[in-house]
Amino acid sequence: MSAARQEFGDGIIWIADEPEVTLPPPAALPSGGATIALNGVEKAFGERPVLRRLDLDIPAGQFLAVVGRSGGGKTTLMRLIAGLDAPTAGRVAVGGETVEGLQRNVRLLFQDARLVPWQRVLGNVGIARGPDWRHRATIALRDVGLADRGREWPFVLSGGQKQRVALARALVSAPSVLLLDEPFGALDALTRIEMHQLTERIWREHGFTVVLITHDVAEAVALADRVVVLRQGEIALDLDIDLPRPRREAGDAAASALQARILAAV
Ligand SMILES: Nc1ncnc2c1ncn2[C@@H]1O[C@H](COP(=O)(O)OP(=O)(O)OP(=O)(O)O)[C@@H](O)[C@H]1O
Repeated sequence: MSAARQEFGDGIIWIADEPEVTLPPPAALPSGGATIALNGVEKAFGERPVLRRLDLDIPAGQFLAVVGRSGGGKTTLMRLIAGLDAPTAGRVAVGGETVEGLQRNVRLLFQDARLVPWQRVLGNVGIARGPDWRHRATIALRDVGLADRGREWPFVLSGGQKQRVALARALVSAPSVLLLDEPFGALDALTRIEMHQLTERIWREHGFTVVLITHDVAEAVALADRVVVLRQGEIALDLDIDLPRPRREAGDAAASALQARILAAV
């Protein structure tokens, strides 16, 4: 095994090379979704209530978008579903099980990809290791269209490619719930549309439940089966998006009408 010289900031570190491996043709990773249920969920930070008696049932495999003004409680809601935080009152359940602490079958994506700079792309995707990690990471990279980039370092990738790697890292563990906290917010318009198409395809293939937080009402209507508007910790609108897929991102009259209804509730 050789070593690669890498410079990070003022420092230089030596990193063991990933060995080359020949893999059998990869099969698809397992798929499936879990229900998410919130019953009478409240969350307060000190005296300040952030979520107020929230009831929300999300069927397995649904693509739900949560829209709302800044400070409305969207990220707080996401953290409760992920088990990163506990509700002040009420119950959060994933797949019928009360959420207590981090959930193995729930994965999160953020606005920044949060890749580890001292691991190559494949190593980042398989960061949790576990049996067969290299094979699974290769399948996941292929799924996001980066089959030939596994041996590169994260710093050579574009913002959109980094988000693809983060998505692949989530797919490796075959999650039943994917939580997306503004993952496309920092991307340029064209890359954002590419990521929309990729996310939609992967969701259809894998069948997990998605909760997408976004400020972008057009994005919510383009991707989601259902849009919930969260305003001051309460559900101000719960709207099914019955538009056929694949959807056009602009110039669709029915989509524009739905966007206007959502904007009026935000
Ligand atoms: N750990 C915390 N301690 C104290 N207050 C918090 C904490 N986390 C969130 N808050 C407060 O809860 C409210 C809701 O925050 P949250 O991040 O859920 O909103 P958001 O809708 O996701 O906003 P944005 O769109 O800006 O990310 C805000 O007033 C915020 O200041």
